[in-house]
Amino acid sequence: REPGLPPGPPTVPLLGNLHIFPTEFAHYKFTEWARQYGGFYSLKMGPGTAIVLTDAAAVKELMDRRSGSTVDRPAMHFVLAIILLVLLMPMTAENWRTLRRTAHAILTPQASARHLPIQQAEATQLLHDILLRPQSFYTHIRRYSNSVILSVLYGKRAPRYETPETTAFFKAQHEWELVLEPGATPPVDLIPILKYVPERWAKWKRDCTKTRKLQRDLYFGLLDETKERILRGEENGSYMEEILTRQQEFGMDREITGYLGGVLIEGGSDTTSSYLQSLILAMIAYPDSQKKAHEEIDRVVGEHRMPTLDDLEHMPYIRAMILETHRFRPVAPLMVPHATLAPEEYKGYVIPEGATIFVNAWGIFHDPALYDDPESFSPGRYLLTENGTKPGVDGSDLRPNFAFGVGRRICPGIHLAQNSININTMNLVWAFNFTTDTDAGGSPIELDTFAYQKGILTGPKPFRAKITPRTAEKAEIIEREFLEAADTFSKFEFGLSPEDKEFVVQSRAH
Ligand code: HEM
Repeated sequence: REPGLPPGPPTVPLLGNLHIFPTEFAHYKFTEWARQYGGFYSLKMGPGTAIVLTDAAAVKELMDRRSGSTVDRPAMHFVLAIILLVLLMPMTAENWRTLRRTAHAILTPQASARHLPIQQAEATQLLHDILLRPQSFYTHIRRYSNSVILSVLYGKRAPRYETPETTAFFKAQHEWELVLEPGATPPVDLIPILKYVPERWAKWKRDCTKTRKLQRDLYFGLLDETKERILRGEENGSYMEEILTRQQEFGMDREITGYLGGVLIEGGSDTTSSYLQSLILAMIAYPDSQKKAHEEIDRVVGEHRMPTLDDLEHMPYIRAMILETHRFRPVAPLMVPHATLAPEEYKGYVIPEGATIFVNAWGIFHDPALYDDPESFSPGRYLLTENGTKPGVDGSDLRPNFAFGVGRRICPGIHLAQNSININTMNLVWAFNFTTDTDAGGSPIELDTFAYQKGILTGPKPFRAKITPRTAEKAEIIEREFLEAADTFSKFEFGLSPEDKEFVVQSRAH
């Protein structure tokens, strides 16, 4: 460890801390080290340096205030050269600014509000799907979030989990995760000559090419379909229509337009669904919280209608539950790694240019110095203070949207995501009772609230739950609202497969 760097775990020659660098669930180890070395420590990754921030004040100063210099992403050769994705794209890639500018221009709160009708209709289908096949709630949620993002971006929905575009997306995403898995690709950034190994001798290159093809077929296929619809005069207000018609103004060529769509599907699909799965997991594991949420929604919304977004301002407990779900099980526990464009000084230490910065959201959200009993799901903490911190502790370096990232890299889909989260949290609480399922012998199946997927974005592993409608009248309202949403759906039902068409007809037949 060079002099001037913040402290950290002892290093060994050449490797630094690489030999102890966690290969999965890194946020747990990073948090353990934070309790030992403080909220601002360093790791040596061979010759490179990583800084781990587990201190809200340091995050505010370095990531928000000095965002101009901490906005970059770490170099990942194969990601850049073989699979181009903005989520991991360094600032130095010129295209990033164009993508970011366009994403912001089309994802404003006002623009996101225009997509509420389809979000609401899809949320009604989610309730309907759960009503009919409660045991498949996990995949219903995945279908929901994928269909919303496809509708919003390309104006084409996915009525079923098996809809070809949804299947293709999850397949591409699975391959992508395999490619990103530590050890799946050699350290090309440390040993650059590896990038010249011909593809026929390098399985990792063939895997990358395969993934890239799956992604491109999907993203460019959807883009071309949107173009054709515009030509036929069948627009329905999707984001890609707007980009295609303002392509020159945004400075977007075909390549970058295709990738913007891809990146937004990637960013928007499994994040919203992971949040909703964590919410259900937490409500089952903490029935008292579920009961309080039920009581509140019964008081405000009652029995005879479904909730609307306007109801949320009258439901402080449900708002608190939403914040607590982000805190309890953040979708991105280490956010997405940043990197520095210039050296920075902080608290007398140096952060070198090109250092990777991990914002340890998990460690901050689970810090016992900030939160009472941080391992418990306890929405009530957000009724006591704005950021849920213990009364008497200064939590002003945090902010309610902290789970969505920092500085100039803050999640561009935040408004779209918050609308989805708000609508669905209210709907699910209003409609259903969530309890542990029972096994064949009738004994309750224990839930493990730590059984999460590996990866930089994480969500619960599939789990079993018993989900029942709270009253017969609510079940009837869901049926009715689902049928009434048919007009909204039909505007997004272009070029459906025969199976999807059949499903649509059948599901609206009664
Ligand atoms: C529960 C919902 C979501 C959460 C918690 C979430 C969280 C995050 C976080 C933590 C980051 C990294 C920020 C950083 O590096 O500082 C991020 C980036 C990103 N998110 Fe989201 N997100 C959500 C939903 C969405 C949606 C719906 C979309 C698309 C419409 C989206 C698109 C993106 C994109 C494109 C980036 C990369 C931005 C960049 O690198 O400049 N996200 N998100």
